[in-house]
Amino acid sequence: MQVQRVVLNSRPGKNGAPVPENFRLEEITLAPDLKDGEVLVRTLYLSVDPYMRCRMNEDTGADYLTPWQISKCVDGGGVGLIDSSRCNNFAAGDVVISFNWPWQTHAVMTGSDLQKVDPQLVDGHLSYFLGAVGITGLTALLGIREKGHITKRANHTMVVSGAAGACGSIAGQIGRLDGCVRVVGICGSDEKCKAIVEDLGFSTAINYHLEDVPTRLKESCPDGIDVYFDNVGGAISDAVIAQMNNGSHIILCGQISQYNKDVPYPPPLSEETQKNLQSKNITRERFTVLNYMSKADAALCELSQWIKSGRIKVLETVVNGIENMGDAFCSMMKGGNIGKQIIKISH
Ligand SMILES: NC(=O)C1=CN([C@@H]2O[C@H](COP(=O)(O)OP(=O)(O)OC[C@H]3O[C@@H](n4cnc5c(N)ncnc54)[C@H](OP(=O)(O)O)[C@@H]3O)[C@@H](O)[C@H]2O)C=CC1
Ligand SMILES: CCCCCC(=O)/C=C/[C@H]1[C@H](O)CC(=O)[C@@H]1CCCCCCC(=O)O
Repeated sequence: MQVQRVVLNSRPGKNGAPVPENFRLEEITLAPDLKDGEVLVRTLYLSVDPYMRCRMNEDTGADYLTPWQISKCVDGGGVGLIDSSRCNNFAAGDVVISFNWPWQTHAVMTGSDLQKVDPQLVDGHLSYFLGAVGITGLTALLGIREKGHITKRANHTMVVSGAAGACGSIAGQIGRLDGCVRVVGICGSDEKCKAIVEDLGFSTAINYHLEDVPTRLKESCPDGIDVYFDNVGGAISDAVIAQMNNGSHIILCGQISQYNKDVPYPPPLSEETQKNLQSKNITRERFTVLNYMSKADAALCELSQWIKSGRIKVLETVVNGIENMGDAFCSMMKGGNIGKQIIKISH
């Protein structure tokens, strides 16, 4: 069987933006015979995510992330169908997901690397398993519940950076559902600002490329900021932290503005921001969703119900074709996506 796959062609270097040429498309022949415990899968959708920038380096800087190897098939989140099976846990037609799905149109995988999922959870929108009813939805929900300390009826104001992205767009909606009276989103274009306010119900949106973030935060958060869902770090986060209230909380989700730089994770803060954190007793604990997977099943049910009832809206940017994986990844890293960036591989 002839299949297409994407391999790592070159590394961008620790300092520098990734380019599509860092990836290469190949055609290979896949032996159709399976060993005991193996399955043949057909890839439906693949995910590109910011943490993958770290996997492009020889040393990822995180113990839970392995580096991709030059000329070897790249992998990440994926969803697909079992075509044929020699593993007792799976039968042809099952829908399965994995964190380590090869960027390949079909693949032979070991059953233990796969998890069977119920398409009813997503009303048949199988790509949601990579986003709103998958890791990014869990990150938003569990990040808020574990680190946000939102109190109903306390009139909390929440700010979300990277607000139109996969995690941010869900986090803002959960902040509202969990009782914040005001949810302000910061993102990178007028189109994104319009989407998060008009489609997702954020109170206000700030375009950080065109507007003065401190001034707009002052206007939009007259009672200060109680909860900050931080996806980006850098100057945007410095500006938010400067306006946070005493005893407020940061959900340290990610720091994408620093991922193309040779700095540790989380990147060091300026002296002024550190002083702000200390003097105002602001909590800022590292959050990694993988550490809370015992709570995943209940959280996925909650997300599924919210989406089915229309209380959470899901935004996606879908690109077609495995040949566009590299372009889609680089575009997402530069803000080309609204909602979750998905690549559709087959019907
Ligand atoms: N802690 C955890 O367990 C997890 C953490 N994460 C983190 O959450 C964050 C969001 O991930 P995800 O939702 O998948 O990705 P997104 O869908 O949000 O895509 C990335 C977005 O980042 C924004 N961005 C890129 N560069 C910059 C910059 N220099 N300054 C400000 N914004 C920038 C872009 O939007 P714009 O146009 O607005 O600039 C882009 O669309 C990442 O930091 C990621 O590492 C994700 C999953 C789990
Ligand atoms: C070092 C920078 C980390 C930035 C934070 C971040 O984006 C974390 C993302 C992980 C999150 O906890 C859930 C995930 O899906 C992300 C990691 C996925 C791990 C897959 C393991 C792949 C491998 O190395 O084999």
